[in-house]
Amino acid sequence: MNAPSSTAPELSLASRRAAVTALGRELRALTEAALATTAPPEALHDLADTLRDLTARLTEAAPRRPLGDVPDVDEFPGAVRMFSPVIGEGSPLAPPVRVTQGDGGVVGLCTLGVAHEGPPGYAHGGFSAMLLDELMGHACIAAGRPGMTTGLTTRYHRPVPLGTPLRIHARVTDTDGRKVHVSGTVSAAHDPDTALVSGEAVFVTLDPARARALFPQVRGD
Ligand SMILES: CCCCC/C=C\C/C=C\C/C=C\C/C=C\CCCC(=O)SCCNC(=O)CCNC(=O)[C@H](O)C(C)(C)COP(=O)(O)OP(=O)(O)OC[C@H]1O[C@@H](n2cnc3c(N)ncnc32)[C@H](O)[C@@H]1OP(=O)(O)O
Repeated sequence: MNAPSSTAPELSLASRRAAVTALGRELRALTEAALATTAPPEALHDLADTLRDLTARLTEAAPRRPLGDVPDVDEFPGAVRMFSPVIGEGSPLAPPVRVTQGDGGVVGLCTLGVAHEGPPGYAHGGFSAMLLDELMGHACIAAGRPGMTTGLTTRYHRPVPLGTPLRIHARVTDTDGRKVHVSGTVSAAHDPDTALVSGEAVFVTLDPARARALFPQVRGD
């Protein structure tokens, strides 16, 4: 990575990320409140009208980013994805998971809410798979082998509780040419040795021509 020529671009990136994070935090709070409220229908209609006005304000303030453009607050390929539905501080869908390197791979910490519910009080199984997929992708990045998921199997041993701090662990177990084998678990943070969900995946690194074809907006320098 090139060193910044002055501190100004760094400050501006930090302040743009802080703004994205602030908006994401409020969107998540609104989502949780809206999904859990017991307010009567007229209050929900009022809120819907207010939100429609806010959406119009935002879309009139600036053009939208075209689909596929990498946000200027992101690192791609890299570990900062501000609008990821799993780790994105700016996403109303994301818990968001905080990822660090450790335990021979990567470790993610998060708490799921009502937006991630499957069976009452427990996580949707698809969301647990998404947590594993994301953390496994980060394990590949941390191992210097970023790639795309070509297969993911999950085993659901116990339901994953909402409102409980969770720990997701993923590590690369083997590499074979362009294939990267990864395993991972989702556990309660207070009992990391008991896997609630476990998974195995194969990621495949991209050859340069395929990477250019799939991500034409990304300069590969
Ligand atoms: C400008 C540079 C950018 C580079 C960035 C690269 C990756 C970065 C991507 C994301 C990183 C960002 C964040 C990471 C965090 C989270 C991760 C989320 C991950 C996802 O959410 S990602 C979305 C879901 N994912 C897909 O959307 C993939 C659809 N897929 C394809 O687009 C193709 O599949 C592709 C391009 C991957 C490979 O295509 P290809 O043509 O280049 O490769 P090919 O088919 O030749 O296979 C090569 C070798 O992999 C073996 N192989 C293939 N498939 C297999 C399978 N299923 N099981 C076991 N082995 C398999 C073959 O058997 C052969 O092995 P062998 O060489 O030994 O014969």
